[in-house]
Amino acid sequence: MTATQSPNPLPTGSDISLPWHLRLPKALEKDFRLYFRASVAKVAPGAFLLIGILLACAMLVESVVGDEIIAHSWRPRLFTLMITGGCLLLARNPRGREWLHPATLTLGLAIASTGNYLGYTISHPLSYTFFLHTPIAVIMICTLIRVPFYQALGGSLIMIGALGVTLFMDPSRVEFEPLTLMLVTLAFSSMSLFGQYVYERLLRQHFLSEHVLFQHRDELHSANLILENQATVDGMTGCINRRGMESRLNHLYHLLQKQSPDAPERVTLMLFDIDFFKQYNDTYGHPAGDECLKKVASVPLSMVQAEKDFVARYGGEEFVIVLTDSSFNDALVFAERMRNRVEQLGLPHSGSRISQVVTISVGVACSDGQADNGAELLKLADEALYQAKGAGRNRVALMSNQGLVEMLN
Ligand SMILES: Nc1nc2c(ncn2[C@@H]2O[C@H](COP(=O)(O)OP(=O)(O)OP(=O)(O)O)[C@@H](O)[C@H]2O)c(=O)[nH]1
Repeated sequence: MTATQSPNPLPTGSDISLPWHLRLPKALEKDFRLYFRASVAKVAPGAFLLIGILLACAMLVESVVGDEIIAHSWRPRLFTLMITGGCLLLARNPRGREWLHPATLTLGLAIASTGNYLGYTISHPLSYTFFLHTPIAVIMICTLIRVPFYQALGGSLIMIGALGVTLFMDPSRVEFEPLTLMLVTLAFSSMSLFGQYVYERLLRQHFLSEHVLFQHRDELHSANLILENQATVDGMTGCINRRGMESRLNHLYHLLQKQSPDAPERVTLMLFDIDFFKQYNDTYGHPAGDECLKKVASVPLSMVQAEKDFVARYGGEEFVIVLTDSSFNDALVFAERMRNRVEQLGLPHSGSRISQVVTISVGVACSDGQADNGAELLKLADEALYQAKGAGRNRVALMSNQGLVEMLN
């Protein structure tokens, strides 16, 4: 395999091809419907308002043209206006939006039926204009308030069918050539439906491209998390490694000095080291030494609770524990308990000059003291640890605020 070849190339937008019938895999189809609805919901309130105004204008014109017309038309018109109002309310309410498309189809059917009813019952030279409600309703559901293609197709076929039945049921009732009107309706409806098909196709392709883009972003994000984890975690003990510790400690100090709202009250740092670990390796071998390190590390790991607190492997057999927001006294209790628990593990250490089992020495320093940054805090804890070793090991030493080292026991 050459350097440029990737074993698992990321998909591109064109890898997911869109079939002629527009259907996507089930899970994607569900997401697309939400996406489609959200895109329609933006324009729907304005469109419904426009339809309401047009309906009111139609009533006005009908009342001017003749009393007989408005006498027939006001009831169905008012009914349609009420449906339009209902649609407007649905479009404005995020919860009602899932009913937006059925409601729009209902409105289209109401407009087309009103036209058929008025055209059939009113005898007037202009009555053919009522039958134009059907193509107008089809244009409305395909262009003004977009209904998904298959729903628009079904709704349009019902409307055109109803128009055909009304026109050809008793052709003598209409004062014009019904076939011409039917052909005009079919022509307008086909164009509208074709437009809707093309629009939905483009929208679906755009949705697919975005979907692929999000997929890439998620994959990159997960890969970054894994890499970040690998770069900052010590594989053997599961503690944070030195690099991770330095960046976390610096971050904590940065928050502390900026006095930002999520800054801890104080930071306490403990540095501990296994006593006579060289002799342990010499006595039991390096692999046993590794096992010993894992067991010792598991003690502070099981004790650290708070989210910002952590245990890090600072060096070979040196570990750091950082506690935030605990009082200095609480931190000392923690250190002493940890020292005690390591001793209680009872790991035999015949090479130790102070005990029969593995023990640790701990140095503790707190940000309340003289350290201005993480590195200085670590230096103070190291100084305390050095003194703990000098004082006989298996003990906790703390760096006081005055810069003096005190032994805990
Ligand atoms: N098994 C094992 N040993 C390690 C690892 N990293 C460092 N060491 C050993 O840890 C020992 C550290 O020894 P020293 O620094 O002399 O300290 P010590 O023997 O513990 O003596 P004091 O700290 O003074 O009590 C060395 O022998 C290293 O080889 C590791 O990952 N695994």
